[in-house]
Amino acid sequence: MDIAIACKGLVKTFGSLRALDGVDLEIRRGGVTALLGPNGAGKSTTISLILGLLRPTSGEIRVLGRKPGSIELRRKLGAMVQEAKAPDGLTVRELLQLFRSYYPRPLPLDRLLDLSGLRGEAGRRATALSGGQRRRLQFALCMAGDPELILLDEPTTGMDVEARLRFWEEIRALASGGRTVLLTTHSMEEADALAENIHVIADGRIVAAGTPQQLKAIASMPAVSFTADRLPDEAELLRATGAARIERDGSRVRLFASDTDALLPVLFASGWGVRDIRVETARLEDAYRQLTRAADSGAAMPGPHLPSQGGGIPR
Ligand SMILES: Nc1ncnc2c1ncn2[C@@H]1O[C@H](COP(=O)(O)OP(=O)(O)OP(=O)(O)O)[C@@H](O)[C@H]1O
Repeated sequence: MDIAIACKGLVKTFGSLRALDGVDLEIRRGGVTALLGPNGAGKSTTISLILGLLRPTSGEIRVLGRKPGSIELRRKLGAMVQEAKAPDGLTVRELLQLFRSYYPRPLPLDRLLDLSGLRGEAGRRATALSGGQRRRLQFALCMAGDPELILLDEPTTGMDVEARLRFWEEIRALASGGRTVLLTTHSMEEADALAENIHVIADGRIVAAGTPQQLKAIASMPAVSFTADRLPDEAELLRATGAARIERDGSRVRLFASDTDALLPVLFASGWGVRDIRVETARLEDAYRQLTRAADSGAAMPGPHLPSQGGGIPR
């Protein structure tokens, strides 16, 4: 079985709030995948659903071929969630031993201390650790059962630069050893540094997916924006102009294309009443904002605007 996590049409509502609004996600076994998105995008909710801590309002999830939440599945998963609290009174070593005892084939204590860089803190009470050290302890606890699938919800929050770089190295090593890692982050830099595949989530929807190179390429694509008296539907607009992607910003339409010069004559000859044409060069650092803003403004991004792991990602 090639797929580690498959989510289909995942919806999660909290009262009137639609935290997830039809998330489709397919994550292959092995390697690192990032779920990248701004605050409130739905990253933690997705992780909680995958872990079986929450139930979806609708939609389907399969994790390593099973429904979330079973004991057999939990034994194969390691998770670092946000706002985890250490129990009072136990030292780092005791807590790690306790967690190791839950699993049939735990990693050795020394390995966990090395993985987390907490060897010097082994005798300290977990509650006395700094914020960054606590995060590293959570990582060690997440690894206690030698998990096949590792879920990390904003794992480097609170870590200093050195701890973060070291953590990234550990994640890369774990992934190259065959484990599957899904991590959430709002840092483009982190996703870029770690992940072979990135799914960008905004407003409860996956708005783009691809390798870091593909995301950068599409986000750094120049665009032509304009207003128009009348326009065909977006699929036809893409077909007629050969553009890669469409964004709408109020009445302004933005067409992304690697060759904007070729777009201009098409627009002039279109008969759509195109006015106020601007050629825009996107900057690389706008990538993430550009992708997530499209979701905020409700702009449709029809068709396979980015290839996913195995081809187009339909939405
Ligand atoms: N238990 C809950 N009850 C009500 N609303 C919730 C609950 N959990 C999450 N939400 C809301 O769902 C939306 C998505 O939240 P979520 O925590 O998944 O976002 P996130 O992408 O992880 O954000 P952050 O980067 O800030 O952690 C937010 O609007 C949040 O306020």
